[in-house]
Amino acid sequence: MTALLAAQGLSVGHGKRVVAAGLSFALEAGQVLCLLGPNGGGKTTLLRTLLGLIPPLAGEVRLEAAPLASLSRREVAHRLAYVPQAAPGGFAYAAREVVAMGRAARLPLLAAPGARDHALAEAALDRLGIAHLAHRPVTELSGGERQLVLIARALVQDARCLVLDEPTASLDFGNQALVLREVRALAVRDGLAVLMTTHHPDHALLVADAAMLLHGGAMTGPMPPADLITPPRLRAAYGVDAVVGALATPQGERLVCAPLVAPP
Ligand SMILES: Nc1ncnc2c1ncn2[C@@H]1O[C@H](COP(=O)(O)OP(=O)(O)OP(=O)(O)O)[C@@H](O)[C@H]1O
Repeated sequence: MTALLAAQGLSVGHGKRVVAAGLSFALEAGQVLCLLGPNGGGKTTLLRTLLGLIPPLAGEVRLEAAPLASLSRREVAHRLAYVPQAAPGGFAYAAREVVAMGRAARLPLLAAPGARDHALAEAALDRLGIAHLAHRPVTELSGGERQLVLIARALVQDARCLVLDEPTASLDFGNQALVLREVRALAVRDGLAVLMTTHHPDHALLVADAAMLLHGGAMTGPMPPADLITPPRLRAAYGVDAVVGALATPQGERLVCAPLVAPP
């Protein structure tokens, strides 16, 4: 199967400064790939390189087999949709307007979204279970609701690959579970290729088919999350002792990861 998003021998960085080198992975339709790593490890730098916002310092990114460097911004947007973190603030547009803006790459230059685009926006809101928010200003939504609106905006872009930057950041426990369930569904039900960054090894264990760890200028993986997320690797990357163990759940046994905090 052709990878929808792939990197080969990629070096990423800023100016001449290499942040990480020798990065390779391939992401196929229907898969969730999680990118883990400590603060400053280079996750955002890698994402920005994959989106074509900063040039690779070496190696190559391919989108649906085409070299990223050969694609226009519009061609990139047809293949890959980006979901940023749902920061508060911004303009008080209605959720359906924000989602319809995701159609921009599919419209003629400078054209405003039309009736069909708004219908697609409402279908995407419905698909994510937030149709009731369509007319609410996004500035009045909770963090979790805003994150789902941004995912809906990416969906109407109609790209086969979705890249999410810490989609559970600043969400409460319930909203984290809600967003993770949708991320998994987008891969399994809709066949999208999903790359997401996260600070939670547990989230990779929960939803990812494969995970990779960016730390110290190099990447470990991709490999099955259960193979990647081990106490020695977590200690090396995050400087913390942790346990990883199986927990019986109503859906069967699953691995969970918990940090150990030394008693004071
Ligand atoms: N615009 C920039 N110019 C120069 N250096 C940068 C720039 N942005 C980030 N860096 C540096 O690149 C390195 C990697 O940063 P990056 O933001 O990619 O890490 P990250 O893994 O996303 O971190 P976090 O988890 O804190 O978001 C850091 O040393 C950072 O200081």
